[in-house]
Amino acid sequence: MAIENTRLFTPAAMGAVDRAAIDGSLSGPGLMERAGAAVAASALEHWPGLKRAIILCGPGNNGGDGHVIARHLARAGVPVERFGMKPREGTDAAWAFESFPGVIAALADYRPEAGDLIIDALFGAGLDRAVPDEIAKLIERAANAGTPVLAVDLPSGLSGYSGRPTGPCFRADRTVTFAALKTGHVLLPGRDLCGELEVVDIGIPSRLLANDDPVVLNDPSVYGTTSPAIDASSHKYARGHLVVFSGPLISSGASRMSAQAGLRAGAGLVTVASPPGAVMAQSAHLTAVMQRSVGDADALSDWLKDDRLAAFVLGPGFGHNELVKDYARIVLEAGRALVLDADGLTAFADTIADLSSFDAPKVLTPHEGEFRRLFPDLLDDDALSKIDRARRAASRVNAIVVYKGADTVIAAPDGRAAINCDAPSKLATAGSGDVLAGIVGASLANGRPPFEAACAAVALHAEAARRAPDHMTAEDLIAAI
Ligand SMILES: NC(=O)C1=CN([C@@H]2O[C@H](COP(=O)(O)OP(=O)(O)OC[C@H]3O[C@@H](n4cnc5c(N)ncnc54)[C@H](O)[C@@H]3O)[C@@H](O)[C@H]2O)[C@@H](O)CC1
Ligand SMILES: Nc1ncnc2c1ncn2[C@@H]1O[C@H](COP(=O)(O)OP(=O)(O)O)[C@@H](O)[C@H]1O
Ligand SMILES: [K+]
Repeated sequence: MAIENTRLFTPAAMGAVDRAAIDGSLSGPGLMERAGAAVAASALEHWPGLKRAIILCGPGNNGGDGHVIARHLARAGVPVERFGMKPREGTDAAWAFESFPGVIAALADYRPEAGDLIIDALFGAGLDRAVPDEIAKLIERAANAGTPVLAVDLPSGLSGYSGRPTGPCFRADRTVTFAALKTGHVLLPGRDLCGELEVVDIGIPSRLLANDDPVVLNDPSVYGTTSPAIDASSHKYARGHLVVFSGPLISSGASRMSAQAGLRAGAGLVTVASPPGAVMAQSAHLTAVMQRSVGDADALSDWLKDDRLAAFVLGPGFGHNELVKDYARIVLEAGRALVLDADGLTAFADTIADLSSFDAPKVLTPHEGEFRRLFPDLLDDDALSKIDRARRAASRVNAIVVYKGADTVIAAPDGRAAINCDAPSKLATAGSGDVLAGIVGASLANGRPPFEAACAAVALHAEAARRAPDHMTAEDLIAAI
């Protein structure tokens, strides 16, 4: 998706923008006219052989767009049929209908035919509950017939806020939305249900799109570059010393992957801190990555007198171990940056908020299962989107939260949030999370602020995965960084 404005809007925020535009110099029908014209143009461009445009019109402004689309397509010579309902009197949608009056058949009467294109203008930003039964049945008939769907603003049935369906929902081949993306377009499963996304300019001035809810797509406007700048005066310590804690012998491979990923991602030097029982095994595997035997809290405290140790990764393969809490506390008390992942998160299940008192940079990288263990109440709250879950978690722990998945959300305690949408699904392989933890660690060791560090790391992880072979393992992913 090529989108210039990387800010994301909730439907409520977009509604406020629409109202501000209309209170200013723009008229509601003017916006609707441009929205409808753009959707009609998209239908003609992407379905040049369409035999019949089936325009499903709802009662609100989304339906209003549908009436404008009907007029434009009919004028272009496309057979058009409208199903749905008439708009309420006196609304912008009523203006749209009056601009092209005609028959609106009942939704129950629509029978899919070959060559149909469904243009779904039933509900957009105003959807607030499950669609009624007659629409649910129509969605099913269209899906069974394989009729292509072009959605206006959002596929009907999809929450533009959470990206979750409120019940039965159209699966669109293409969605044309207006002015900016809504959060529901990029969060899963919304992103899949929208198909190809197209954002069109309907004349809303960009100054009105200055959203005070700071949610953006994860891109260089957030983090700058994915690789740290290196100049002639750089030396390895200037690029930062990263430490990754190893677990016991049996699970020591995970820390190695984090460490190797950290070195590739641009930490100046990386040391694996191993319990004595794992030192031999690690030595057999490590080359550029260094090693140190660290068996207890005293050994760690002693080592931390070296103020060049910049960032720590704790958790991958670490095991369910009481040392996690001690190590985390000691690192944070010493003011060093900490990435908590995997077993490092699980150890804190009920006590994660205790970390909020430390000011040192902290990045938590939970996947869905770990998020549930740490923040079950946030996951059970159906009213919250993944973005708001991540933001609340970040504010509770006073940490950056990287809530992983194909729609990874990076959130900061101050409310900033970024969504990464371009990670390929081949990342669903054992160890790819360990690799991410190492990249985040490197990014922190480089001295970036923690939110930017996490955003850069998530982007680099995705970029490496796109470059790696199709059937990659986590080792291939490291090689592709
Ligand atoms: N000026 C504007 O505000 C613009 C709005 N536009 C269009 O307007 C849409 C938003 O319009 P509206 O706010 O009127 O909202 P919608 O047209 O999405 O739906 C609103 C109506 O549907 C009802 N409704 C919601 N969920 C329902 C359900 N599950 N079952 C039955 N009824 C349900 C609501 O009570 C309300 O009456 C956007 O998605 C976009 O397509 C565009 O025309 C561009 C400009
Ligand atoms: N289907 C997918 N599409 C894109 N990214 C994915 C997908 N599945 C997993 N990922 C990413 O891969 C990484 C997996 O991390 P994690 O679940 O901790 O795996 P592991 O524990 O095996 O290392 C995360 O960064 C996650 O965002
Ligand atoms: K729609």
